[in-house]
Amino acid sequence: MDKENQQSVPVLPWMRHPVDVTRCEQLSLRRVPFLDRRLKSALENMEISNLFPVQVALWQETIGPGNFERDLCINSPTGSGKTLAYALPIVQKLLPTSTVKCLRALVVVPTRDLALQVKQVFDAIALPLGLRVGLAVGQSSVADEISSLIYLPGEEEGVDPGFLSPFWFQSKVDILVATPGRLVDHVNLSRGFTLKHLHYLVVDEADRLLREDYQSWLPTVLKSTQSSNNDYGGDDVFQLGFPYSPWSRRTCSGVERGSNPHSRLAKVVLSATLTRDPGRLVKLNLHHPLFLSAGKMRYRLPENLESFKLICERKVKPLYLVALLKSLGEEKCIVFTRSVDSTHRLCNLLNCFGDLQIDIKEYSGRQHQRVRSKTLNEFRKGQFQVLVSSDAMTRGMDVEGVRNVINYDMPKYIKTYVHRAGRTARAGQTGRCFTLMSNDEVGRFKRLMKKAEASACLEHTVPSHLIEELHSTYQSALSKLKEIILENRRKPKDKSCQ
Ligand SMILES: Nc1ncnc2c1ncn2[C@@H]1O[C@H](COP(=O)(O)OP(=O)(O)OP(=O)(O)O)[C@@H](O)[C@H]1O
Repeated sequence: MDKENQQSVPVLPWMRHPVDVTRCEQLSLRRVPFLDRRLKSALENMEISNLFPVQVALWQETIGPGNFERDLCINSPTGSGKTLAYALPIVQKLLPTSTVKCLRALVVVPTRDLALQVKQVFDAIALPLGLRVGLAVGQSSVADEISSLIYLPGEEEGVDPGFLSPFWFQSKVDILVATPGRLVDHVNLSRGFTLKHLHYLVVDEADRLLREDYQSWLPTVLKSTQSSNNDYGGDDVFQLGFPYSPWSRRTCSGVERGSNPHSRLAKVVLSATLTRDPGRLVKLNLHHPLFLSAGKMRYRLPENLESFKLICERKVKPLYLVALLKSLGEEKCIVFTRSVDSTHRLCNLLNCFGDLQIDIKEYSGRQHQRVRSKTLNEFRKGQFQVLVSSDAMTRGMDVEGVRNVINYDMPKYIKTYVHRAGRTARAGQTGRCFTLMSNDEVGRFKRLMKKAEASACLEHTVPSHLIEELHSTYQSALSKLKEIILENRRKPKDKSCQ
């Protein structure tokens, strides 16, 4: 249980008076001071003409007068543009040093699909400027992945890198987007993988990444960014008889091997529901942190989000969901349930509704990663309309055209509501979030919504005749589902975990 939801946690002094991001206006690109012209044209190619408030605020603290002198903690609503907010200044800062490939910026996110999404944003603004972006998410083996991140000298000649001091390994990327588990694998196992040139560390979806269930990725990363020079295997280099001091940063051709370890690792920590828990934040070892927040309350819903409650009895909830889906027409929709198993059951049930005529797919941790990524790509392309999902999988997910979110199961915490509803009404677009609940849940929902800075929650009603008309279809859907379950029990266990 997230203890912040249980009790009021004392707030750290530097969090008591945040910079209010909502006081920043959108800014036209041509008025952004010091914006590199190549970066400006990369943004224009992405059809971006203004920076959003959180992007303007971060630009001021990193490229403008702030000049990354303080570590930054940002609490800004879902869909407010946090990814570009950190990607832009980091790319701009790396430009002058892009001649020598060294891993200088690391972005850590909780899920593989989110990492793929963040890498695409970096690719769009960094590749045209000659910077290289890598991915470490476990899509392939550690060995295969490392070869995409590090140039192993002599790899073409078949020289066994095991004989070489890590001193000779050259990074292929300037920026790395990683999930915590695979990142720790590389730090611990991959020869030549080093974080000692790191200048920037971004922790995106920080409240999730700072929870216990991500083990020790953070101390491992912080320790390896501060490791001493002799990690270059100074002795090895002498043993190899090369006339290079282990503290030299120049290769025989005189090319500098990345600047000396940055005097300070600049950190950017972000979330739409940033934790205030001192016990978690202290692990980041922040330097003179500055807190930027949108508005006064911790939880702020997107301005153009409309929230609705739909009250119905539990036993006929599937019928209300079907009636609601039918009323939403062709619009893309994400339906959230409380667990992986209920996601699977609900998706199967909906696909047994004969006359629903809506393509529906499941997206949850129960599926293999490649199935999830394929499903997400199909959803992005509009190849089907409704995604039934569990909570963990959609943090930060940015899918264009999602106009509706439906909470089939009411979220337990406001934080969960914020991240679910935040899949719609992004980047200033409109969106709607419907929450199905029984009469005895209305009070709890009201208390939950009071914790967020948001517009009122309206009641959505479904005409009773529509529900009556669905009863027979519902019964046949249930019998069809029972047949499928019995059929699956008779089949040998499918390892692909579809
Ligand atoms: N300056 C901009 N102008 C227009 N669109 C933008 C701009 N910045 C970001 N966007 C778009 O806004 C959408 C949301 O951006 P992003 O995913 O970074 O939001 P976020 O704040 O990280 O959301 P979440 O908290 O859910 O992760 C994306 O589709 C992105 O392309």
